Amino acid sequence: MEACIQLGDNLCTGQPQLERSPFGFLFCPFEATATHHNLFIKADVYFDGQARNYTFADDLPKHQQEAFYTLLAADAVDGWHTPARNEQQNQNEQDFTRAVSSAVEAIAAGNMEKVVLSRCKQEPLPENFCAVTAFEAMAEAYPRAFVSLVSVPGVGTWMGASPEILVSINEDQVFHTVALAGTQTAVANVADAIWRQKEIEEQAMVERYILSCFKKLRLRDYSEIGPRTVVAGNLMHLRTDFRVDMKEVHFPTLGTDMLELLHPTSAVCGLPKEPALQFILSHEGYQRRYYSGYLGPVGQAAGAHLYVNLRCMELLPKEAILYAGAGVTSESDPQKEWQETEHKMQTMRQILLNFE
Ligand SMILES: C=C(O[C@H]1C=CC=C(C(=O)O)[C@@H]1O)C(=O)O
Repeated sequence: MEACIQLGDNLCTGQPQLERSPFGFLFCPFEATATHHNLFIKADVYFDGQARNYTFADDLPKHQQEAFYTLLAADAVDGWHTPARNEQQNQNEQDFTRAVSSAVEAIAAGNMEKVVLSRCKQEPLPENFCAVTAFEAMAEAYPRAFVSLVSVPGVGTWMGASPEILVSINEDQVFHTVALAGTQTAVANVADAIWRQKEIEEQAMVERYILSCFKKLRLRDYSEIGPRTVVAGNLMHLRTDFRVDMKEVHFPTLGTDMLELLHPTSAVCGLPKEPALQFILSHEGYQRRYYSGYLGPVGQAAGAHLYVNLRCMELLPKEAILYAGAGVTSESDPQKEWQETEHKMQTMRQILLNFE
């Protein structure tokens, strides 16, 4: 477990520049707007859970270091941050399946190839719910996921277990992204997984999108492995891994450039991006906020590791808002897509159930 704590209060940032970033944690929405900003939590204090020690940023004034220790000693935690206003509306089954049917029609009419439609659902927060215990339970239950808990004043508190890397650059300057799509409930043996043409095609669209981004950057030297079946909690997906040795191709800004081109990927938005985005904004009937945005640590010697904010929930004082979406193509059955969002919400629901 690792934690980044910013002691000052200015978190808004523009389009991330990964190469020049100080050490901290990015938390960015699906669509940056006047109300939902890209946020950067600067690591004024970094907590390494394994070594159990705190490190202060070099530029942190001495009096703030002392103030932090005083706060720690006083155990003066005010609770988790909640959004200024909660206006989220649950989508019922009929609204969602209707939106999926309209999407299938729009695809048949040739307006787009794929769109990812999502919804949210508010559920009561168990009375004895504890975010830190939930975080530990998620880390244990989803060892392959990027498990996160983010709390920002005026924005709220989000937690999740994401299966999807958006952009990762490791300490050896190797860039990594994935094309993740296609969903079915997990079987005991991954090798036995059988995929329908619909899922194969849906994932291939995400692959093609990543390849088109490489092409835009005139990048030809990459490795591509997959698609392979991967397990994410109670579900399985198809995933293709793309890697680029940034030193070999002399492309130090590849991470930043790909981040700008990729987000939102066709795994959370659609293809082509612009009509899919417009369809989402006019048909989903709620604000995605930070769901299907991205998050992760940047500016470390270990690189930058950004994940898509999926299988997540937002915490309110008495409720949790669960978020999930499903990729709609010409072959989609609205009822099955609804079921798929139910299954995806189960990842977080399971964590809430631990407290009942
Ligand atoms: C949009 C979500 O998942 C994406 C990632 C994997 C598989 C997906 C799918 O099969 O539709 C989605 O594209 C979500 O979890 O809310």
